Parts: sequence; structure tokens; C-alpha cells
Amino acid sequence: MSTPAPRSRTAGPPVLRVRDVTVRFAGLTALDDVSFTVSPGSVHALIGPNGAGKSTCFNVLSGLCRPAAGDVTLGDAELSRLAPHRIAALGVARTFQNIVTTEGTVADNLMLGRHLHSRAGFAASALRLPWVVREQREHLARAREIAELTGLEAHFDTPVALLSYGDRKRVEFARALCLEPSVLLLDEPVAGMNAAERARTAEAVRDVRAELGLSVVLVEHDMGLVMRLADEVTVLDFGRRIAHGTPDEVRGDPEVLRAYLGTDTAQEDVA
Ligand SMILES: Nc1ncnc2c1ncn2[C@@H]1O[C@H](COP(=O)(O)OP(=O)(O)OP(=O)(O)O)[C@@H](O)[C@H]1O
Repeated sequence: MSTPAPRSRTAGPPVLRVRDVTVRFAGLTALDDVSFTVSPGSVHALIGPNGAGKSTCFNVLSGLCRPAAGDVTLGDAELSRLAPHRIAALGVARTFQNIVTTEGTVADNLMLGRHLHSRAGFAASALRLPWVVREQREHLARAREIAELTGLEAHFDTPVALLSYGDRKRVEFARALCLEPSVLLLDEPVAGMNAAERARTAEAVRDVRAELGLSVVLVEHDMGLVMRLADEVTVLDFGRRIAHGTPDEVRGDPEVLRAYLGTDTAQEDVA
């Protein structure tokens, strides 16, 4: 009846493979034969101009969108035909561009993230059976650890509505971590943040990766952050993969520079 232990740091997350994925919306091909591999424990950034297909790709990875062709696998598990809750149960958690958290305290929200690991049903919870009480205590302790890891410990009992924008976005991040994912999909984690909030979030992503050893797939328009955090970068443009490599390789790629500003003078935009 005990809370599942966090994944062993030595076990490492499984490889996430996206193979030849195509998504069409009526006449528009949003993703065109896209492939990339997220190495275990790496930060893999997915970048590209507006409309490149990044969100569509995240929607495929999290089960909100079914590809017309291709597949996504996590280790031996095929994800691309599964419902979102099954994908989450296999260890893929995601945050969204927009804040969805507005009610309850930080602790309440992180406890919501623990529900996948909870064995207690409604009746057992209502009866407050001893093992349920113990389980709840363990979940709360784990939620507190995750709050510490993401810099939210001082706000653990604070209503989310009273937090700054940056802290609320970090609650989304922490709640996703409460699922104990092996792969975390971060959709524009610093969008709308000021410089100090961006720096804190970047630090939190680094700490989480180092401490939990999970893989991170990052969609972000802040190129400075992408270049500092990512181990590998896949670049999309009009649904096609136009480049892939380390931040340094991608930064100097003429196709990438053209995609961003339409000229080779876009160096500082991608730098
Ligand atoms: N549900 C949908 N129905 C029709 N077209 C869609 C749908 N979702 C996305 N698209 C189109 O697919 C293309 C890729 O969109 P997507 O949102 O994946 O791009 P993006 O790279 O995430 O862009 P942004 O950086 O602006 O968020 C765009 O042309 C978009 O208009």
C-alpha cells in the first residue's frame, strides 16, 4: 500500500522515438514525415517559427492528436494510438502554454498530480482507512519535495490565485512532475515571464533533470533559453524537419536562419 518510489536515477527513462509522423488538418499538412529521437535524460528542444507544427507535435506526443501516418514509441510502448490518460500512465506528462491552475493551494494542485499514483478510491478515502491516511501522508511528502525542487516550497500552502504569474506557471510544471514522468513535455514554460522568472524556471528545469534524470521535450520561443538548456534541437518549418543537432550546430544552419527571418542575417535571433 505504499506510494510508488520515484524512478531510480540509475534506471534512466526509455527512449522516445517519433518516426515519420504526418498530421493533416483538411488540406493543410501540419506535420510532414517528421522524425526525431529524444535520448534518455536529455533536454530536447523543438523549435520553429509560428505555425511550424510544434504544438501539433506535442499534441501527438500527449495523445490529443492522432497522426495520419507514422508512430511514436516510448521504449517498447507504442503511444500514437493511445488515449491521453494511457500515455500519462506510461510516464509522459505535459504542461500547456496557458495556465490552467486557478483554484486551491499549491499543495492541493500538486496533490491532484499525484492521483495516478493513488490506490484509494472514493469509499476508502471517505472512510479514512489507516492505509489511506498513510498513503495521503506519503503523497503530501512527495508533493512537498517536488515543490522544493521547483522553488515553490515557500508557497506550498498559499492559494494559487495569490501567486505571481511566474510562480503559477511553475505550479503547472510541478504538478506535471507529480506524475513521476519519465518524459516531461514543456510547452512554452517561460512565455510571458519577466527575466528573473525566466532564470528561475530555467534553473528549476536544470535541477529537475539532474535530480530526477528524466527526459525533457521543450517547445519555447525564447531562443536564449533553448540554446542554454537543450542538449539537442529539432527545427520545424511548415511542418517539415529542416534541421537537427546540438544548439551550436543548429544556430549556424543557413536553413534555420532563413526560416526565422527569411535571410542569413537572423544570426542573433537564433543565437
Ligand atoms: N485543429 C486544427 N485545425 C486546423 N489547422 C490547425 C489545427 N491545429 C493547428 N493547425 C494548423 O497547423 C499548423 C501548425 O500549427 P501549430 O499550432 O502546430 O504550430 P506551432 O509551431 O505550434 O505554432 P506557434 O508557435 O504559433 O504556437 C498551422 O498552420 C496551424 O494553423
